[in-house]
Amino acid sequence: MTTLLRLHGVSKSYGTVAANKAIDLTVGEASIHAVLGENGAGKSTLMKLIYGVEQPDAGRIEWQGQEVRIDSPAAARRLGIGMVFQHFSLFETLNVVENIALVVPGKRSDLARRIREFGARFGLEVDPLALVHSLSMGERQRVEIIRCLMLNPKLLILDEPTSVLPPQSVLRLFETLKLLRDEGVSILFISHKLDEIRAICDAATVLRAGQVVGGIDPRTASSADLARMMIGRDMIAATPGAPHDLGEERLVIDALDHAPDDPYGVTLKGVGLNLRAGEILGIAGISGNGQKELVRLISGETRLSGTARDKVRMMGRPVGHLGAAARRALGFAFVPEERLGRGAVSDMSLADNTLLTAHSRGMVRGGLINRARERDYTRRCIADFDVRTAGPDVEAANLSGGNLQKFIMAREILLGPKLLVCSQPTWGVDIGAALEIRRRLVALRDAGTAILILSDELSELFEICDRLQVLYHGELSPSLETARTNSAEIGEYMLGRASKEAENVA
Ligand SMILES: Nc1ncnc2c1ncn2[C@@H]1O[C@H](COP(=O)(O)OP(=O)(O)OP(=O)(O)O)[C@@H](O)[C@H]1O
Repeated sequence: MTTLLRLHGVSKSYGTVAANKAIDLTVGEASIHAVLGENGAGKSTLMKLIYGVEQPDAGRIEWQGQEVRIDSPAAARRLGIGMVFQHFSLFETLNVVENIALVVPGKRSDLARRIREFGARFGLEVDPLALVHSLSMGERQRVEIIRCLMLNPKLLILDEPTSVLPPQSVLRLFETLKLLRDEGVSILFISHKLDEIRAICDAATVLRAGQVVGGIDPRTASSADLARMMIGRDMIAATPGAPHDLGEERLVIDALDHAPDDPYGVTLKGVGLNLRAGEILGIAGISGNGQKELVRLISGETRLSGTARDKVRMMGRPVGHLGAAARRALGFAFVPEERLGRGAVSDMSLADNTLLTAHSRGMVRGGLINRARERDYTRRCIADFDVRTAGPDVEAANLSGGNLQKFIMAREILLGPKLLVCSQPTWGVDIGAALEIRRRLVALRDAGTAILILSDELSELFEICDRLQVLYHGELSPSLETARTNSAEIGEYMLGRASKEAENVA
């Protein structure tokens, strides 16, 4: 194997946190190399050092046998290193081709044509003229990947590339990655999904608490081997939920038609659902089929006027016209898909982020913030959900992706809401923490909360939901009991075939 990239004793600290400690890593040419580890193990930091976003405090980097200093992403790109980030780096107010033109030279019309070609060739279809803010997370990721590929990289770094992709696109992406490898491109692949690593990677390096704990051949290792190496002990199995009684209606959407203001948005057609206390309803579907529009109507970000206000009811009251705060006052809690920006404010401390949604827990009296309560609640979130961070004063942006997600889930779950709506509850979370989050959701349901989950991961929905509905082209399928359906049937709805068959029969 010819070596493409070699790291010797690379270290990086943030203040007192040693994110990477004396890392040695060798990536061969034409290899798909996994880097795995728990949330906060130091994977993203390591990738930022290789891509020149951050500089190492110590150690050396060799690229094709030469020692190099990669002092900026531009320098990395000149060497032939491309990276797709976990938190996307696109400008929301620009369209796809304008974003790509920022790093890829060429005339707009040529770029637009090449974007379409790449999309068709690699299963990464996206409209070059669409504004980024109107795109789903999955579509944004496609743009990021296309942008990297258009620079013909020798090494492509993908930080959790599959977490926002529907199952079909994951398979296509894997085909793309294998094709790239066969053409001589190496890939550094971060994922928490051990099956994926076993399916496409030919080498793996495991990090624990900032250090390399070893290499393992993912083609021959089992998922349990990988997990054991990652967390240093065996995984505990999930406990199935107990049978439970249903209570009152907590969220009702009644044959709602809604055309969003955004010209690239998805129009919702006759959407109906009914969620009661003590059950978990899952919304399956490929991203970009109206999930964003549906969630905004539920969260209060989009409001309805006139008689349409009665079409969304929470805790028995029409809420279509109410804003987010008024809905929260009724016992509604919400975990959005976008962690930074919507779920948390990146340059605010965790304690202040707690205040954003948990202020009603005695944290504000007579207009004054009770800092002791705010910190208490924040500490409880950190301890209860094993958020790996120094404490309540740390800025949200300084948490690793998975740890920020755990924090936001903790903040909302500890509110003890009557109704909880979560988008992608375990996105970016390591397998141990994902299991714990699912267990907490089931326990919350058993305690009487009504829970709505939108997830791209069918296996997750099957594991914890009592019922499923599928969103396709802005329409919601009938409710299907999880115990009486299967992934093939849900897959047919996801591709819009099931409803067509039903129409044909009718
Ligand atoms: N800019 C920063 N300032 C302070 N601490 C940071 C910063 N970036 C990362 N850290 C800390 O460094 C450690 C490693 O974080 P990193 O993001 O590399 O982990 P990760 O393995 O990628 O985790 P995840 O799987 O959750 O994405 C964590 O303890 C994190 O809190």
